[in-house]
Order: sequence, then structure tokens, then C-alpha cells
Amino acid sequence: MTAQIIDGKALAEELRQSFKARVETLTAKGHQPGLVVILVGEDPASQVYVKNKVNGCLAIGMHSEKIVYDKDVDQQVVLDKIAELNADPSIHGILVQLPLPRHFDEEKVLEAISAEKDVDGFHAENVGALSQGSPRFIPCTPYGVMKMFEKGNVDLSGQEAVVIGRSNIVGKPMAMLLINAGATVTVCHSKTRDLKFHTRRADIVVAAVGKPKFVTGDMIKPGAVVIDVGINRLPDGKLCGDVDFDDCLAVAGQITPVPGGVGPMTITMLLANTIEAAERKAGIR
Ligand SMILES: Nc1nc(=O)c2c([nH]1)NC[C@@H]1CN(c3ccc(C(=O)N[C@@H](CCC(=O)O)C(=O)O)cc3)C=[N+]21
Repeated sequence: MTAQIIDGKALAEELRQSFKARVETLTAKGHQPGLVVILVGEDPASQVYVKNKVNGCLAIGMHSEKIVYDKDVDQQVVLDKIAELNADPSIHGILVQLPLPRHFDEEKVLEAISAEKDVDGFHAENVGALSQGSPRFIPCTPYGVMKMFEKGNVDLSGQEAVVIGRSNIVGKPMAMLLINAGATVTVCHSKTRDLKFHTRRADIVVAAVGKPKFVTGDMIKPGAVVIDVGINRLPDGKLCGDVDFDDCLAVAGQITPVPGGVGPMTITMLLANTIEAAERKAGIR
């Protein structure tokens, strides 16, 4: 048996095409969706992602700009900029690229973004809304994964799901979304005693650990759906996920590749959240 591959790149393209009409409608009403991405420092990987985000917006007729600060910038300068963008009616989404340099108080910066413009879904108000089951902005990566389940016709209700990783950005919101969809959810992490015991009984495994090829075929139940959220750069420059793709391909029922899996979907859902923000502001949602 060989697993069916859920093609994130193709799904991302399909969704982005479908967004164009919404962007056009909004623009005609004087609400062209606008996203600002703030980048502090010059991490090369972050620069690639930020460029992909900005270009993704522009390609479907949205407005987007990036603001880049030196890595030593004073936090107050960034907070002042966020306050200015919060008040700017032409901007619907504000994203501060993470991680921030160590002298930053990440939580303080994220809370400074107006909840209505928090297209990452990291603000406490949006985290709370998601956990109460009435989400406003869903964090882009887990949101993209839910769309991939939809595309793969994965019915989550009653399924055993294991999330590996407990970050605020992926693991926790992913677990919330799976719970809300009716799955029985186990969240594993670095302190979990017998990881394989958990993953082997799972119908769905979502790997978000940040360790290259960490999930191997022997950890997977035959026929399971395996979602790879990891993006690791190997010494030879190639990208690889948290899942040993070749090893799991023969065991899994469905699997996502890296690159071309969850990554492009993350950016797509960022566009979706920004369009949603503009639609709310325009009163058409
Ligand atoms: N506030 C904030 N929000 C984020 O959403 C956020 C962040 N900070 N910090 C960094 C991570 C990482 N991230 C990725 C998005 C797309 C790809 C992506 O499109 N990857 C391509 C490959 C890109 C390449 O070639 O490097 C793929 O998987 O096919 C990867 C990583 C968003 N993040």
C-alpha cells in the first residue's frame, strides 16, 4: 500500500484563486484588504517567508507591505508602529514575524496588536474565542491543516488524533480545532513518556516538533492520516519535515509532503484571515 499524498501547494493555489473575487468585491467598495508584516532582524529563513507572504497578497490583488527593523531596535519603536497601524483604516491585518530577538517581550508585542487585526490569531482574545468554540481568527497553520483534512475527505468526528508538539502557534490551537471537530485528542511533547504508544493508536497524527524525520513508519498505525507541520533545513540546504516521508509513505493512508504541504497552506490562510478582517470591517460578514 502507498499513501495518498495531500498536495498543499495545489490546494493553496485553488483557494487563492477563489479569494480573488472576494478581494475584487471589497476593493470595489473601497476596502482593498491590506496586510502589514513586521520583521525584526535579518534571519534568512524569515526573509523568505515574509517575501512569500507579501507576494501572496499582491498576486490576488490585496495590498501588502513589509516593515523591517534592525535586530537591535528598541521594542517601543515597534509598539509605536503597531499603535499607528491599529489606527490605520487601510490596514486590516498586522503580523509580527516570530521569533523576535531576545530583548523583546513577545507576549507584550502580540497583545499590542488590535484583536480585530490579529490575523495570526495569537492575541489572548482570539485564543480564548477559539478555545470557547467560537473562533474569530484561527491561527494560520492549524487552520491550513483543517482545510487539508477537508480536501482529503477526512471525517474527524470520533477519530483518535495525536498532536506532537504543544506550542502556542501550532500544537495547542491544532488540538483545539480537532476537539471542536469531534476528535479524541492527545497532545504529546518532549516530556511524553512513551510517544510510540500514543502515535501507534492514532487515526490522525499531526507532527509539529521541529526535529527532522522524527516520525518514522514504525510509529504509525497502518492507514493513518499523517500531517507534517515541520520545516527543517538540513545541512545540505534541502528542506525536510518532522516526518520521515519515505518511511511513512508505505504505512500511512494519507500524508502531506514538505515542501509543498502545510507551508503554502499557512500563507493561504493568512490571506484568508486578512480578507475576513476586511469583510468584517466592510460589514459583509
Ligand atoms: N507571526 C508569525 N506567523 C507565522 O505564520 C510564522 C511566523 N511568525 N514565523 C515563522 C513561521 C514559519 N512560517 C512558514 C510559512 C510558510 C512556509 C512555506 O511556504 N514553506 C514552503 C517552502 C518555503 C521555502 O522554500 O523555504 C513549503 O513548505 O513548501 C514555511 C513557513 C510561518 N510562520
